Amino acid sequence: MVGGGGEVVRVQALAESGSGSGVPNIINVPSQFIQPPEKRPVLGPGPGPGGESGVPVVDLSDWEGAREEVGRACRDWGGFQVRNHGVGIGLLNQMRSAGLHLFRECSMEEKLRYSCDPHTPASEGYGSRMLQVVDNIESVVLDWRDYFDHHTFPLSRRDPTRWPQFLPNYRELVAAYSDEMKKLALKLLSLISQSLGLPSSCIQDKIWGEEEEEEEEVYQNVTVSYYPPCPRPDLTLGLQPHSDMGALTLLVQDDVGGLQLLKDDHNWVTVPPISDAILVLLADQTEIISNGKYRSAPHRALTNPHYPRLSVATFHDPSKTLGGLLRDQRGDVYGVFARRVATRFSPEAAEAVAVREGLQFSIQSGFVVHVIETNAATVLQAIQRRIFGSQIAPLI
Ligand SMILES: O=C(O)CCC(=O)C(=O)O
Ligand SMILES: [Fe+2]
Repeated sequence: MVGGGGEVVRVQALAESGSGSGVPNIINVPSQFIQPPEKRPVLGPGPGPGGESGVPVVDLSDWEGAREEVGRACRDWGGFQVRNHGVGIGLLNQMRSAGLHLFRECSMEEKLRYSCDPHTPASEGYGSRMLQVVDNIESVVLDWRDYFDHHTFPLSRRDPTRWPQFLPNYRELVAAYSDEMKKLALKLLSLISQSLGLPSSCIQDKIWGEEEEEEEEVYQNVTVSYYPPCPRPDLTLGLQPHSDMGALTLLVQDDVGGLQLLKDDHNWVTVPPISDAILVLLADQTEIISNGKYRSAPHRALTNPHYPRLSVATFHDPSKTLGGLLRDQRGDVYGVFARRVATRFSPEAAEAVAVREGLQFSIQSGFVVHVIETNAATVLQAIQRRIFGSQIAPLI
């Protein structure tokens, strides 16, 4: 959060102001955190740890047998939890507890030494707000969250000296965690490819290059998110609704709960914490690559007044140098693009994006519902520019 004077205010510091104990000491939250009425969560009891929610849980001990279930979950939910995934529970617990330690035990002074640059997109380190595409910065509603982002792959981006050393093995732990998550992401992408009827390395090759280049081309970030207790969970959000921009996110949460998936575009469903499970979230590139057969999962995080909540999200993004996307029906790609524009931006911003990208479009009910474009390459390049933020290689 950048205050009026330009200084960065941390949500944790705000929540703890005056108490120093981790217990929130503010009765009302500052107006910048108050969601407009239509975005405020309707709070219900929700499932407790391990409870029933409907979010699919896939047992990966039978890899072959899991394929169909994975396909169904990708189509219907855009996400699912996996168990027996091959990553040790010890490593998951160590990462959760180190993440909590980072926020709870490390002094603010120490954390601030690793602050990310609030003016640079996707900068590494300690932060409190993600950069968004907005016309009016004053109108942005802030998330009730602080985070620490680590750049972990390709190895040329991995510089552990940019990570704090509050625990003697923290840097080694993050590196080991990142390696295991990458292995799992590759296995899952091959399962997802197969479930689409494609060769197992198909998606992986398209987003990261052929096998021999793979080591250099996987893009991965590990983000530890900390949601301090919030006195007004009815008015705020830990994280606003979004879908992730890359290919695949692997998320581990603690037992507090608060993450929700949007089912069928209207129903927010809480993902029950399961200590040995990892939540797999399809991100936008996988939706695009599957021609919209699978969807990226819109999700958000609630706040609660009692407990701090911790999550560790590992994002796997496409290479910044490859430009190929799978495409078998032009119409599908157009449909996906229209939907992404509509869900990511306000109608005004959607129109502005379409105009800027030279696309023709029609607007119904305030949303861009159809993009009319005679040149498929232009549409795809527009998608890639928005996702990669830069000029990209020729398509397909
Ligand atoms: O904290 C969570 O559960 C969600 C985190 C997330 O969605 C993100 O960082 O993109
Ligand atoms: Fe996310």
